[in-house]
Amino acid sequence: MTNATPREDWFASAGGPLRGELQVPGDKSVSHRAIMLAALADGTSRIEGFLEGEDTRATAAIFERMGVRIEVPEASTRVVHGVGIDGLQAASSALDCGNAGTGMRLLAGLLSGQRFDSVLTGDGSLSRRPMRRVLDPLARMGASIAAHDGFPPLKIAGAQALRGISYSSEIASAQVKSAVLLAGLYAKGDTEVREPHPTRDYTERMLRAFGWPIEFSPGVARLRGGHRLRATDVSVPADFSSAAFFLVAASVIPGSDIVLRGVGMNPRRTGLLRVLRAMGAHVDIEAMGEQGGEAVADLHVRHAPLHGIDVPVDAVPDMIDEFPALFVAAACASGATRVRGAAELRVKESDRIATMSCGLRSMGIAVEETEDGATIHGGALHGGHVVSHGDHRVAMAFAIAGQVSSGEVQICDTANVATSFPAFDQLARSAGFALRAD
Ligand SMILES: O=C(O)C1=C[C@@H](OP(=O)(O)O)[C@@H](O)[C@H](O)C1
Ligand SMILES: C=C(OP(=O)(O)O)C(=O)O
Repeated sequence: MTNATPREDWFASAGGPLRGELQVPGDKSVSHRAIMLAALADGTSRIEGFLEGEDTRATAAIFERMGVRIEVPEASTRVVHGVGIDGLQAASSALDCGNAGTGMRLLAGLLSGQRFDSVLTGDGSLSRRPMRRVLDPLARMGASIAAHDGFPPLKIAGAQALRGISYSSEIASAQVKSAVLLAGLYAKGDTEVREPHPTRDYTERMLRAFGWPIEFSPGVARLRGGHRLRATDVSVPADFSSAAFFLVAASVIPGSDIVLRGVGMNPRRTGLLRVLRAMGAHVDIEAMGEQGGEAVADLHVRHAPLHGIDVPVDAVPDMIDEFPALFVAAACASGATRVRGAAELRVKESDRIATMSCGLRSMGIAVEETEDGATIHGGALHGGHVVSHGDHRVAMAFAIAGQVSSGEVQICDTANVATSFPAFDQLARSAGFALRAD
């Protein structure tokens, strides 16, 4: 998988209005964790709504290489024959996480607790992402992981005696929290993680669903090593971060009226909804319910004129993956939108502040960058040539921008959209996007 994805360009032009009912694919964060915990459980777990993305398939393939049998009775379903908490076997060569920061960081914690050595690698983008944030707390737990200057590949030595720690993370990161908790399954004593701002709590909820005793509340989680996981079925909700592109598209394309079905509404994920509504968006939450222990809802979105706002800093962790889409909403809004406190965007699949600012400028939008955000001045978008830098969310964001631009936009390097949202372009076209691939 490493660096093997062919490059593909998209051409987006004025389309819409968007109409219809859309079902976006399963949640990426939940899918990664479901494979991991099901693999380590006693018994067989069925995962429905699994994301058929390259990131989550890479995680499944890694567990298969460590001796876990995973059946695929149909697309988006996995039947995982768990091997038990100590049942993984060493793989014969390096484990490739592809493009997935979540896969690599969570596995760094989980593999620190095994009896065998492992090596985690990734593609070009993942190889440039910082890993010290997980290496430091894991080292405090007694893990032994070698990395060059804190970057992948990660060489994890097995058979280390891990001990529980109480860790106060400086960054709000569910990946850091989860890496420490997963190492904590194998540690002697209690492991506690405190966060500066609460982040998505899927690891905690899913550990509980698989029968591992855990205490958690927003911003703090605590567990003890030495228990076992019990197989359970998992129903994965639709990914809010994938739905986000359609929330923005329907808001900015005149005449649009769409419903997004069964979207995961974990409050640590829905910051964009809060921000879009503050900008004037018309989104109704309908049919709020529950699926597999997670809140889900249908989101009914109609076009509405947007105005710029100062994005509240406390909303940033709750919309950390939604900034490429938000930048496009801001470009279409009247006035200025200010983003602050979002320096984390610089270490995602690309430097999302730079890639979005650069692309929007080439489409005629004034953007001032700061170290931890940007000010985007709404205006008229014209056609042009933008580069996604291999970042799935940047590519999808510019596909929306193309729908409201006066000329065609060429979006270079879009193949990585398959990491989180395979067939985005088909679904977008079915809703009314003018978007072709080449
Ligand atoms: O835990 C997770 O599943 C994720 C956490 C976030 O990363 P950080 O923990 O780096 O904020 C997010 O950006 C990523 O897409 C998925
Ligand atoms: C940052 C993302 O994912 P990851 O960290 O898993 O690569 C993302 O999907 O936007």
